[in-house]
Amino acid sequence: MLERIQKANDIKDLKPEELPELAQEIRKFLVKKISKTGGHLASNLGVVELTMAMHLVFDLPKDKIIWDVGHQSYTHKILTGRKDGFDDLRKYGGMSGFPKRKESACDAFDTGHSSTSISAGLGYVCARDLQREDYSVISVIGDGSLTGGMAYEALNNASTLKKNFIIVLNDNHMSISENVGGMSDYLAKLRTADFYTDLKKGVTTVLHNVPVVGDPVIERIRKTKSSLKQLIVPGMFFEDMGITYLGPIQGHNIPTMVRAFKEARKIEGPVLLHVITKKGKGYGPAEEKPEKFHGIGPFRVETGEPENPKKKDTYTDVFCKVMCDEAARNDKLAAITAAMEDGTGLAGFRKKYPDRFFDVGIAEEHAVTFAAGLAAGGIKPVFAVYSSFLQRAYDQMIHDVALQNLPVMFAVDRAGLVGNDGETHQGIFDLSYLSTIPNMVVLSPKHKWELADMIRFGIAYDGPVAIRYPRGSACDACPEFRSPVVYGKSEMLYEEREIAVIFVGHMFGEALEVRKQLKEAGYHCSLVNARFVKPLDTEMLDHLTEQHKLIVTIEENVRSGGFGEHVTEYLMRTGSDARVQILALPDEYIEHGNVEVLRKETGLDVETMTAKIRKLYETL
Ligand SMILES: Cc1ncc(C[n+]2csc(CCOP(=O)(O)OP(=O)(O)O)c2C)c(N)n1
Ligand SMILES: CC(=O)[C@@H](O)[C@H](O)COP(=O)(O)O
Ligand SMILES: [Mg+2]
Repeated sequence: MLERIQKANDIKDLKPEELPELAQEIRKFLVKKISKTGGHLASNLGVVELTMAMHLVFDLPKDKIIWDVGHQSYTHKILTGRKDGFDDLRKYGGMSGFPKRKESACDAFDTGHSSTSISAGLGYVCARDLQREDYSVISVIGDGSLTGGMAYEALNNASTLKKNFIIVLNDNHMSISENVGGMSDYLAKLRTADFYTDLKKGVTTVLHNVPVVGDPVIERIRKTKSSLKQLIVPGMFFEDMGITYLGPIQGHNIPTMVRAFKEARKIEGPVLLHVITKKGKGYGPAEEKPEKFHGIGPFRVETGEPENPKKKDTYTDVFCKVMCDEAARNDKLAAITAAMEDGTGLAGFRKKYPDRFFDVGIAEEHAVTFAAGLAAGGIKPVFAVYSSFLQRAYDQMIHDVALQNLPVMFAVDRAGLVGNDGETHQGIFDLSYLSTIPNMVVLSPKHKWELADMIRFGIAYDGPVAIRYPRGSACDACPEFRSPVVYGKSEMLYEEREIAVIFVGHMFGEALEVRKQLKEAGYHCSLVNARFVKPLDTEMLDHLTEQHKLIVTIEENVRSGGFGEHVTEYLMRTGSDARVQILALPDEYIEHGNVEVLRKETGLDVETMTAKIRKLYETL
């Protein structure tokens, strides 16, 4: 059946009785392919029928489907002729795990971060109407993503604009882990209502049985915006905002879904389809543990066990352990996550200290201001967050935290290149955006012991402080380099002359190797661990410029606004003769792929960096 799907709309040539078999083949295909490449399995298994139904009703690429986060767009990729791309899913040069306009005309909008789909869809709708075009716009948002503030800003706007717009709420009662919050509770209540079609039938029968009510009246009620549901479930959140609510709809039943989409297309104004699905549907291990199969590396299909079990502690593990230890000593310490308790390691903290743990939903902006409030009230909050997701809370960091110099600690995980998630998830801007903020202290550890020391430093520090560390295994080399972390001070590891290499955080391994290769080639080279990106250790810089002609900075952050530029600016300002060479990522969005490959592609691998340093030094 899958072979008959070569391009968009091919699914329409299948007979209705063939569709369940296609759904089964898609599931089998997804499990097999993702077991090899890794990817977002559970969310994709949950939306197979939903996606098929949309592709049966709508006409792509004319109609626009916008996937919130986009991690669930794999079936959409299959149905739009990209099946072969799954062999290289998320690999460098291969197919992205998220929708990409540059990949297909059927991908209407690039996503990766949550809660943007209703805004983007509404923009499309207005563009369509302004240009008198004729197409449908469908934004597909999950119940987890509906915890994000932007979704409500967009719903608010949609209800005023009253334009034809379809919002699909894919409700599987899960974010990455269990979904949280009042909206989630509200949806749970709606879920327990009868399914829409049954309900409609039921009410129609009742009306038919009332002698004075005939078919025309039933038809009129059916067509009114208030809908039959309104008679049964009053005061609905969406209806009261002026958004027609259709649901709950059984999301694994293709004919039901097709009927619902056809009905939604006829309704005037914004309409929300509340679709109930099961995360991980059809693959036992993923149904049982959807959080484990949300984003997963290669695994064994028979058991669901990972192909490459973790051997070493990650930086995230170290963070979790130190937080738990410190919380035992300090009852003012609290931890916040924006729906990432597993990814940030805070699940362990939640188990031990549930009262001091806050999962605020996918709400990074709120999390930061909430942390500011906690701090103002005398608690020491630590917001553990991925580097790329913290981007959206820039104003809250300035306006609510740093301006008042409040002691909020940011544990910035997934800093630097994250790899296979690609452009939207690379944590390559944080040194730039954090170091522009007055009062903010910015640190980065070179190895696991230094991370532990920095976390203790951050907890004790009486002001805003951010510690950035990468995804994956923590460096456990050179435990002997462990001098105390002192505010604003870098760490001299090897002192020589001629060339001084200053590295930031996890570029330690590469910097050590660069120094080794330089020495083997006969150069003298000092090695300094920056530790603090803000404030700069200007005393160390003054000292280095006395003995070194070339100062090299190494960081896994974009060059613009990064550590190297701050060092350059300081040396220019102070009239130093030393030359600075900045080794950083280019000012570009960096695609998906293995981190080692990406470093090579961007010139942050040991060989390229060593060659560049030698070349420049020879010209001095
Ligand atoms: C701004 C932002 N914060 C966090 C994430 C990480 N994240 C990706 S998917 C997800 C859960 C989404 O839940 P839902 O929308 O219900 O989709 P499901 O996985 O259940 O299909 C989270 C928290 C993100 N992508 N963007
Ligand atoms: C889609 C999304 O935003 C998350 O699922 C993300 O892919 C998690 O990344 P990690 O695998 O680094 O936790
Ligand atoms: Mg969900």
